[in-house]
Amino acid sequence: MGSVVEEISNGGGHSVVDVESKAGFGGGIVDVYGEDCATEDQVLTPWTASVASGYTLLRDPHYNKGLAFTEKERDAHYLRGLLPPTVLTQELQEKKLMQNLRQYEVPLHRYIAMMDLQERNEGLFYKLLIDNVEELLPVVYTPTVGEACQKYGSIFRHPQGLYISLKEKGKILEVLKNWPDRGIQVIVVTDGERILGLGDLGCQGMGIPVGKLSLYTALGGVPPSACLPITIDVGTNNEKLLNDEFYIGIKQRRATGQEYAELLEEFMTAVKQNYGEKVLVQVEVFPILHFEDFANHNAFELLAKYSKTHLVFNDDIQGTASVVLAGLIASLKLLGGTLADHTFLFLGAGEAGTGIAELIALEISKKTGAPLEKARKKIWLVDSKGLIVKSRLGSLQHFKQPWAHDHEPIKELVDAVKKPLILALSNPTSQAECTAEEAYTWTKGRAIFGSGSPFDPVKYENKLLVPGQANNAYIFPGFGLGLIMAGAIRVHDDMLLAASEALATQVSEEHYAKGMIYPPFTNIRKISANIAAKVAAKVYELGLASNLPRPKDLVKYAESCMYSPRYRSYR
Ligand SMILES: NC(=O)C1=CN([C@@H]2O[C@H](COP(=O)(O)OP(=O)(O)OC[C@H]3O[C@@H](n4cnc5c(N)ncnc54)[C@H](OP(=O)(O)O)[C@@H]3O)[C@@H](O)[C@H]2O)C=CC1
Ligand SMILES: CC(=O)C(=O)O
Ligand SMILES: [Mg+2]
Repeated sequence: MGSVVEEISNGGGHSVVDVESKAGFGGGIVDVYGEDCATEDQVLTPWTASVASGYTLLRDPHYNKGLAFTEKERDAHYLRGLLPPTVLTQELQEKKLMQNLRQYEVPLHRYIAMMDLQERNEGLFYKLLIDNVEELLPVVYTPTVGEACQKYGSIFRHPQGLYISLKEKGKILEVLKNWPDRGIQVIVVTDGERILGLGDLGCQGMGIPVGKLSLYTALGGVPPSACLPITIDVGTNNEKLLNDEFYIGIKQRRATGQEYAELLEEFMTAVKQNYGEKVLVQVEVFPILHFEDFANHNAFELLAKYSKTHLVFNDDIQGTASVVLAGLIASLKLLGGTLADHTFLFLGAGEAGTGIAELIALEISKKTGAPLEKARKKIWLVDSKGLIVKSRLGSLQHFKQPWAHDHEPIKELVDAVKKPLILALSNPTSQAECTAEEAYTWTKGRAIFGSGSPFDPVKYENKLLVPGQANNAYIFPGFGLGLIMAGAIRVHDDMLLAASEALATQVSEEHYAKGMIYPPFTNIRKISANIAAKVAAKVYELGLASNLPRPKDLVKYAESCMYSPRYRSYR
C-alpha cells in the first residue's frame, strides 16, 4: 500500500501522522486510530479510509465476496492473508449457507443469521433469497419478522436503516444526508404503531421497512443501494416496551396531533428537498414513499394528504387491495360469474378491509358502468362492534362510512359459506383468522383458501389442497419497479387495477387444478416484471410518466432493469 497520511484529532488537539513511518506505543505497534494516546475522557476522531480495499473491503457488505475473491483480486486488493487460501464459488457459498440455515430449528435464529449475512455480504444474501424464495420468505418476512420486531431490542446487532425520532425535529434534512447512498428510489417508512397484527412496537418496527425493502430487491429487482428503510420514532404506547431496558426507541408515550403532524410534514418536505429532481420544466421526480404499518387513524389521512404532492403508496391499503383483487379475479374461474355477481364480506374494517373493498367496488364500477356507490352495496364489512350498518353511521370513522348500508337479512352471510372463498389475511400466523386445515375441514374441502402468512398444503380426502399466500408481497415489488421504470410522478388507482389484472393472468390451469388463486412465489421475478410492465404502461397512458420516450417492450425493459445478485469482478 502507498504511504497513507491521515489526520488524527485526539485530546482536542490536531496532529498529522504518517502511519507507516511513525512507530506507535508499545514496541512498534502503530497507533493508527489514536486510541492508545487518548484517555477515556479525551475526544478523538473516528476516521476511516475511504477506498475499499484489504480489510475494509471485506467489511463492506456492498462489495464483499468472502471466500469468492479470486487469486487475482486477492493480489490486487490487498487481501492476501486476510482470507484462508481456498477460493469458493458463489454457488458453493450458497450451498454451505443454506445447509447452515437449515440446521437452525428456531425461526428467529434463521432470521438473525440472514440479517448477519445481509450486513456482511449483500450479494450473497440476495442470491440466497432469490434462489430459495419460498423457503426464505417466511424467514425475512412474515411470520418471523413479526417475532423479530417484538424482540428487536434484544437481538439488535447492527443498525439498519435510518431512525428519525422526535429528537431530530428541525434537523431531518441533515439526518437524510447522513445516509450514504444518494440514488434512492424507494423509501419504506413506518412509525411502528400497527406492526402486522401485533400492535404498537414503536421503534422496533424497523424490521418491517428492512424486510419489505429486501423484497423490493429480491422479488422486484430494485437495486439495494436505491432502497432506504426509515422508522419515525414518535414514542410508543406499548407499556412493555416502555419498561424494557433493551428498548431501542425513545421512552415516552406517542406524540399525537400537531406535534405528530409537524414531524411528518418536516419529513415529507425533507424527502423532496433531498431527493427531488427536476426532469422537465414543472416536473419534479422523487422516490416512492411507501407507507407501511401506520395505525389507521394516521394512515388514511397521510395518504390522502400527500398523494397530491408526493409519489406516495400505502401498502396496507393499496398493495393489499391490489393483491386481493387479483385473487378474486383469478378465483372467478373456479367460482363462476363476474365480480358484480358476488357479495363480499370482510371481517375487519381497517386499512386492509376498506382498502380492498374500495378497489373491488372500483373494478365492478369500471366493468359494469354502475356508479361507485351502487357497486359498494355488494360489499359488507364487520368490525369489532359487528356488522357496519346505517344505524351506526354517527359513530363510524370516516373510512368506514361508505360501507354503512341498510341492514339486510342475514341470509347472505350464510350463502357466503356455501361457496366459500376464504382469505385469512391477518399476519403473522398467530393472528390468522383460521388455518388452512380449519378452512378445508369446516367446508368439507370446498374452500378456496388464501392467507397472509404461508400455510403448508393440506391433504383432504386424498386430494392435496394448496393454500395460496394472499400477501401484498406479490404486488408492491413489481408495482414499485413499474413506477420507477416510467419515472411516475403520482400513484393512481388505475395502476393498482393494472397490477391486479397482471397478477391474476399469471395463474395457470395447473394452479387452478390445485385450488390455487395465486401463482407460486418461485416465479416471482417473472411475475414482477409482468406487473411492472402493466403498471408502467398505465403510468404512460395516464400521462404521469417522466421517463420519456416510452420503451417499446416494457416486459423486456423491466427485466433489463432488475438487479442481479451475481458477484462482479473487480479490476
Ligand atoms: N395479507 C396481507 O397482505 C396483509 C395483511 N394485513 C394484516 O391484516 C390485519 C389488519 O390490518 P389493518 O386492516 O391494517 O388493521 P386495522 O387496525 O386498520 O384494522 C383492523 C380491523 O379489524 C377489526 N377487528 C379487530 N378485532 C376484531 C374482531 N375480533 N372481530 C371483528 N373485527 C375485528 C377492527 O375493528 P375496529 O375498527 O372496531 O377496531 C378494525 O376494523 C393485520 O393482522 C395485518 O397484519 C394487513 C395488510 C396486508
Ligand atoms: C403484509 C402486511 O403488510 C401486513 O401484514 O401488514
Ligand atoms: Mg403492512
